[in-house]
Amino acid sequence: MPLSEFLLSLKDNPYFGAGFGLVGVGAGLAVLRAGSQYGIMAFRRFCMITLEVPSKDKSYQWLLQWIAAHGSKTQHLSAETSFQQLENGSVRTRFDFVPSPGTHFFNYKGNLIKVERSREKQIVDFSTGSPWETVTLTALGRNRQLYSHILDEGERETENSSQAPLEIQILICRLDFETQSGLYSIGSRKMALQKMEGKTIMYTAMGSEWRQFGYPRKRRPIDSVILDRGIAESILSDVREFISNPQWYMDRGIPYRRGYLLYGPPGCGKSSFITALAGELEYSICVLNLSERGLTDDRLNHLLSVAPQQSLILLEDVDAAFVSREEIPQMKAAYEGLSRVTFSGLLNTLDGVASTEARIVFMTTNYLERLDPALIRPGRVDMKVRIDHATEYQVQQMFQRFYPEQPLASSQEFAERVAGEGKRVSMAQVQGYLMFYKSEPHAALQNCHDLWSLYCVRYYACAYGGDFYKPGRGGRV
Ligand SMILES: Nc1ncnc2c1ncn2[C@@H]1O[C@H](COP(=O)(O)OP(=O)(O)OP(=O)(O)O)[C@@H](O)[C@H]1O
Repeated sequence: MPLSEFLLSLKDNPYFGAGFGLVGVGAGLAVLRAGSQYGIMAFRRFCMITLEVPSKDKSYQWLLQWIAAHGSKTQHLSAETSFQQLENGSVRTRFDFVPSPGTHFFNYKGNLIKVERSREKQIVDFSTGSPWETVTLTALGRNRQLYSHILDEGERETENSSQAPLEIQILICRLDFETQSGLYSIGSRKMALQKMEGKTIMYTAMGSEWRQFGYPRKRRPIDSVILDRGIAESILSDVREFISNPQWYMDRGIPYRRGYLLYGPPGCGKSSFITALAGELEYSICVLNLSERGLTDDRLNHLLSVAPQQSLILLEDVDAAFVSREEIPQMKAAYEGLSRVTFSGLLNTLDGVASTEARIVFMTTNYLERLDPALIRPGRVDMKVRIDHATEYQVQQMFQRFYPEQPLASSQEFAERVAGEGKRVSMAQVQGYLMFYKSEPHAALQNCHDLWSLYCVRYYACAYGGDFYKPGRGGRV
């Protein structure tokens, strides 16, 4: 049968007609479904505006608080109790009411806003130990300003409520000062900056990340650390020059990092100077103890690569973790047994530290001679500075700082007398001694031979923050 006849016969076949009809209806429905899906997608894309705030963001907490306070339809609340330790050490208890996980609606200036607070069961925020959460706000329209207003308003209210002398505050922003890591949110940025103004943040390593250590400390003025003439200035200008010149490194293909080693006897101001330097540069400090158990090469490498922006990395007492292979090989082996960071791991990490961001590593040691030359070769350590026992100049400057009302001649006389004793003295010792005679400059002047005697040791220890022994090395004082 020719093909045309076959097709004509199908026309009269009732089974074929019904099947064809069904296929047609199915195809039509599929087209409609795809069309409606596309329509919903297009509606979402062009007629709705969504803001997603993850729990890691600074604005997360106060956004929830704000919704709880303003969303009158939100009946389902979760309580969050937190303890806030103030800088003076006192503790405040706080109860925060926030919308519970689920969907909530509220009206903001005539706009109906849908709030979805979702909680991930599998993912945990390592910095807080709480489940990972997200709040998503959805509103009709294309007005982005809506969310800016909400965040701004929340911020303002948070500021006001934190000024109110209430023990229980409904609207609190829980800032954890991670702004250095770049997690700024629109509203909380200003607050975070205000809180940190004039402060230096210290980080320590916790697992594979950096955690803020204590509250941000008041910046130590750089001139409060009295080093010998020109030393502070030369380090400061070197660091400044480095920070201000990334292009120079890029043009020459040189890794944009710089290493400094401050070495010298204990109590002469190495750590204090680095802290003050960070304050001067408005940097934070990431302190890492290489002798820490459980610190592996991989962790070290990771930590240095994820250090917060604008921070100095401080590896204190590097001698305690590694000693020269040539000098005391058996000691190195002993230390390697304790710490899981290997010497070559540290070298590789230092070499690998490179980023578009200035990476500044400070190392300190009391024993330069114990360090392996490979560790302190240029490229790993670009500037080595000895911070030595106090010179006459430093002693005089410190006397002046303690007793600014005294004539210059007194401080000169004090410095001459101390030098006349012919014994080495650290600035911590001088500080401890002058603290002993806090309000008696004349006694301080007369009794300077006591600077080395035992009863001043107590004050020397005070100058150290009370520790006669520091981790990572044997006893002293
Ligand atoms: N040059 C200095 N100027 C002012 N204060 C100083 C100076 N050196 C030390 N101090 C004071 O002495 C104390 C100890 O100083 P710091 O910890 O900086 O010494 P260090 O050289 O780092 O010692 P270590 O090698 O034991 O770590 C601090 O309280 C500090 O204020």
